[in-house]
Amino acid sequence: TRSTRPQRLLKVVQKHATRGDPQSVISAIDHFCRHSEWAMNVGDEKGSILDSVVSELNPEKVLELGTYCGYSTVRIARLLPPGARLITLEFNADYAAIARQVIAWAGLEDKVQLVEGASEDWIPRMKEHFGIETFDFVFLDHWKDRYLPDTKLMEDCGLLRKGTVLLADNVICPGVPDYLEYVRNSLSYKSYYFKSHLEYTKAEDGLEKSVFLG
Ligand SMILES: CCCNc1ncnc2c1ncn2[C@@H]1O[C@H](/C=C/CNC(=O)c2cc(-c3ccc(F)cc3)cc(O)c2O)[C@@H](O)[C@H]1O
Ligand SMILES: [Mg+2]
Repeated sequence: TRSTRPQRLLKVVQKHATRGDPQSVISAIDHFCRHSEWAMNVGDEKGSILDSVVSELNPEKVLELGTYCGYSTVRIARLLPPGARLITLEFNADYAAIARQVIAWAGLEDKVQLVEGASEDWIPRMKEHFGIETFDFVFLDHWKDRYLPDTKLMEDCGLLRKGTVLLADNVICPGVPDYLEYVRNSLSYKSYYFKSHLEYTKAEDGLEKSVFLG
C-alpha cells in the first residue's frame, strides 16, 4: 500500500540529511515540502521566528503540543543549552514513531522526551511524572480547537510562571480565534503577533507570542 506522508518525510531525511546534523534535517524537510510535497511543518519562514524566540529566551524546560514529524522539535532542541529538556506530546502512534526517528537522526534524543499520548491526559501529570514544576516555553502546534482548553489546563495545573512564553502556530491559517481572543484580552498575558506566511506558501499566517504575567 501507498506510504504515508510522514513516512516519505522520514525517507527524505535519511537520504539527504547527515546523521547528527540538525540543520541538514531541517533543510532536507523544507526542500522536500517546498518542491515536492507540502506538509504541515512550521517551516523555514515561521521557523526562523521560532528560532529567535527560543534563542532569546534560552529556556531550560520546554513543552511542545503536537510533535507530528518532529520538525519543530528539532528546530527547538538544536538551540537548547546542555541540560535543558524538551517534552513533546504526540497522540498519533504512527506520527510518534516517525518523529522519534527524525529526532534521532538529528542526534537530539538526549534533549527530547517524546511522550505518546493526548495533551489533556499528560498536562496534569507533568509534575508527578516528569518532576516538572513550571515550563519556561510552550510551543502550541496541535489541533487548533485545543489551544485554548490546553492553555487553561496548563494555568490550572500551575505549569505557567511569571514570564513563561507561549508561542502558538497558525493563528491566522487555519486560525485559532478563541485562543487569540483569550490571550489578547486576558490581563494575565502580554501578547505579540509575528506576521509571516503559511509554511511553504504565500498565504498569510503568523505566530502569537504570549507572556504569562502570573
Ligand atoms: C486530543 C487532541 C488534543 N491533544 C493532542 N495531544 C497530542 N497530540 C495531538 C493532539 N492534537 C493533535 N495532536 C497531534 O498534533 C498534530 C496536529 C497538528 C494540527 N495542525 C494543523 O492542523 C495544521 C494545519 C495547517 C494547514 C493550513 C492550511 C491548509 F490549507 C491545510 C492545513 C497548517 C499547520 O501549520 C498546522 O499545524 C498531529 O501530529 C496530531 O496527531
Ligand atoms: Mg502548524
